[in-house]
Amino acid sequence: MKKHIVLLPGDGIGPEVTASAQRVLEAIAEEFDHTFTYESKAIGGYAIDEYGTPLPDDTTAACKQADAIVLGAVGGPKWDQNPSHLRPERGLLGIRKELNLFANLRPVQGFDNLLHASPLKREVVQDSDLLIVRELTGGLYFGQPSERRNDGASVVDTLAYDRSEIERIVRKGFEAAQVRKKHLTSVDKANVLESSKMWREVVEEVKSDYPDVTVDHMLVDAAAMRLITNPTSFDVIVTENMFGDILSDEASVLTGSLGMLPSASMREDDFGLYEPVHGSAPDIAGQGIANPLATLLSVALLLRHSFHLENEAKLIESAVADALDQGYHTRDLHVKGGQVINTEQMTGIIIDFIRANSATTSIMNCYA
Ligand SMILES: NC(=O)c1ccc[n+]([C@@H]2O[C@H](COP(=O)([O-])OP(=O)(O)OC[C@H]3O[C@@H](n4cnc5c(N)ncnc54)[C@H](O)[C@@H]3O)[C@@H](O)[C@H]2O)c1
Ligand SMILES: CC(C)[C@H](C(=O)O)[C@@H](O)C(=O)O
Ligand SMILES: [Mg+2]
Repeated sequence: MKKHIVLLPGDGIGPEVTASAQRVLEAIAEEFDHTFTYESKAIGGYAIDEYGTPLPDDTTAACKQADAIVLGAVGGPKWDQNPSHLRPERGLLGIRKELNLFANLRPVQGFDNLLHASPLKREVVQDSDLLIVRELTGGLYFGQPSERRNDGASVVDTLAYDRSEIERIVRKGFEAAQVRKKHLTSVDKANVLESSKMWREVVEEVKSDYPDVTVDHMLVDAAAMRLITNPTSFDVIVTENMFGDILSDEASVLTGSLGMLPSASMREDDFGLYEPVHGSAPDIAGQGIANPLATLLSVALLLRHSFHLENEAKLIESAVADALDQGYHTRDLHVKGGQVINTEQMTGIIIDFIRANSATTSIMNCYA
């Protein structure tokens, strides 16, 4: 298979985890005889410094031509005081909107060897396996007006949705539930927000198209509590842009680290931008110690959802499980015993497991 991948390393640990993603993609291509080509483009703070804008036209154009995109992270203290249009985060919001990537899938799955890495009790965290389907191109992040007023004496942000924007993400939630445990929790703030009332109405309207899925509605504050007290009561959560942002960072606690959560930002076809849930981690950037697993698990999502390479995706996921089972972990994971390794070493170990497991699979296929 021949595919072209655009890499958007960005800022902070972004370039470190994107380099890890490319090494793993190269290993996969070699093992399976695929031809993946790569092109690295500027986004975020790096793009502001080099080109005076967080999203150069050339980056958008390259992304439109790509078969898939891998993004590291954007942002950092260097640009924190910049005016809104020169914030690194604008680049990320811009590319999501330009490419119409309205469905952000954030799977949250615990790994056996990380049960003790979570500050939560083992019996709470055990068997956590949920998916947050976050609306990504609307809501509070994009509504207009969004501005300072009256010489800075007041300010406004706007939470706006068209019914059709709600319907398409809610349907994604139902579809995801259909191929999982067939339960959908729609999370909103319908006791206060008009947008959430419409959100609930839409869920109620479309649910008859998915008779095999059970649905409930939950207010976001209660959902935040339930997520860390009874996570196994969730299967798929579908929610508004900002609620999904906050709930997904919270849900990372179930896995032991924010460095473990992958994500896929999709539109209606199979095209996607794949990015870890975490940010640019300025506190550890440049030290080579970032956990690359969120990004590598995002690469697995890329292979599965955009390239339909299920075996290759599974190989990465089992390599991650194997590495953790053998006690290898980066510094962010508070695991007793085992061995603390850096980003490059973790990448190497994942590649070793991919190669070893792929050889075993080929031998088994020979005898099948
Ligand atoms: N998708 C993105 O590009 C994205 C996402 C979130 C935040 N940000 C931006 O990143 C910057 C920093 O934000 P923040 O500090 O609030 O959040 P962050 O996610 O960057 O970091 C939060 C904490 O988690 C740790 N962490 C995150 N990823 C890690 C990894 N892979 N390995 C080890 N530890 C990891 C960090 O060291 C830090 O202590 C801000 O500018 C923010 O806007 C970008
Ligand atoms: C950097 C920021 C704009 C972004 C978001 O809120 O979408 C990030 O927190 C994320 O979760 O991808
Ligand atoms: Mg976030």
